[in-house]
Amino acid sequence: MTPPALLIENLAKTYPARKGAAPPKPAVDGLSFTLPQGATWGLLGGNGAGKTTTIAMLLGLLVPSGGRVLALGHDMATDRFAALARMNFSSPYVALPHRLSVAENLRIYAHLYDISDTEARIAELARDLQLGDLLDRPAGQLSAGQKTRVALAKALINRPALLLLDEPTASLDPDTGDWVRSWLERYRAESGCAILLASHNMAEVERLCAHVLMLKEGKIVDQGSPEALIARYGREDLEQVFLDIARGTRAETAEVT
Ligand SMILES: Nc1ncnc2c1ncn2[C@@H]1O[C@H](COP(=O)(O)OP(=O)(O)OP(=O)(O)O)[C@@H](O)[C@H]1O
Repeated sequence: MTPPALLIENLAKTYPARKGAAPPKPAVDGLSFTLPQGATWGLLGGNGAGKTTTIAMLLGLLVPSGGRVLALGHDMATDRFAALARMNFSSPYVALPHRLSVAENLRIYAHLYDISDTEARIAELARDLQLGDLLDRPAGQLSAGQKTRVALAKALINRPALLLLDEPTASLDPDTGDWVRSWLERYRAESGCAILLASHNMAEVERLCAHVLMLKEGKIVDQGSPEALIARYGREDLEQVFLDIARGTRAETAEVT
């Protein structure tokens, strides 16, 4: 039987206390969920809710304080490299080496992932993500929007079965953002890749995600399809649901399904 893309059990992270400060609250506090193969799910929450910390643990970049992550059937604590070969991620917080050209950056990542047809893969991504004119430019000289497209190319270099996207359309103009969203929809349909998407753009989440996890203070406080959440909160869109949950104004009427 094919394992789920992600099986998360009771995942927790408490960062070390600063010297002399009170013990911090957990940044992630007992998350459990299962992301099916091929599905796109949203990970939502206000600033500081624990999204980036969660993604860093799912990638094995941060050691959890507790719980378990199985990515594509591999335990990230013991069998991380088998999973990482078939995963990838994109985050605006991770900068590519500035002086290297876009093509050089992509070659390095292709090498790290042991891609055999490097030049063909780069050409394919350059065509799909309209990077042709950027390949010879130093990565540090690109605009924020161009960097986002390059970061997506880097995230897809190994044709991942599981893609973790942290704010994939941050700093894109509405037209380019829309283009990236359409592209992600098409890519997911064609590749069968599972996607976990952390985003503050509720329209984007409504459009791309079949299921949404609402995070507050490191815990899942509600979840469901965007349509089900909107109906349950008696709202018109996910943005209003997000505000209800963030402000605690309607949480008492919501039942976690
Ligand atoms: N390296 C760190 N050391 C100590 N505390 C941290 C560290 N990184 C994050 N935190 C704290 O952990 C909590 C969760 O932060 P995290 O960055 O995961 O939230 P987020 O949901 O991604 O927020 P945002 O939407 O603002 O990016 C916050 O209280 C934050 O201050």
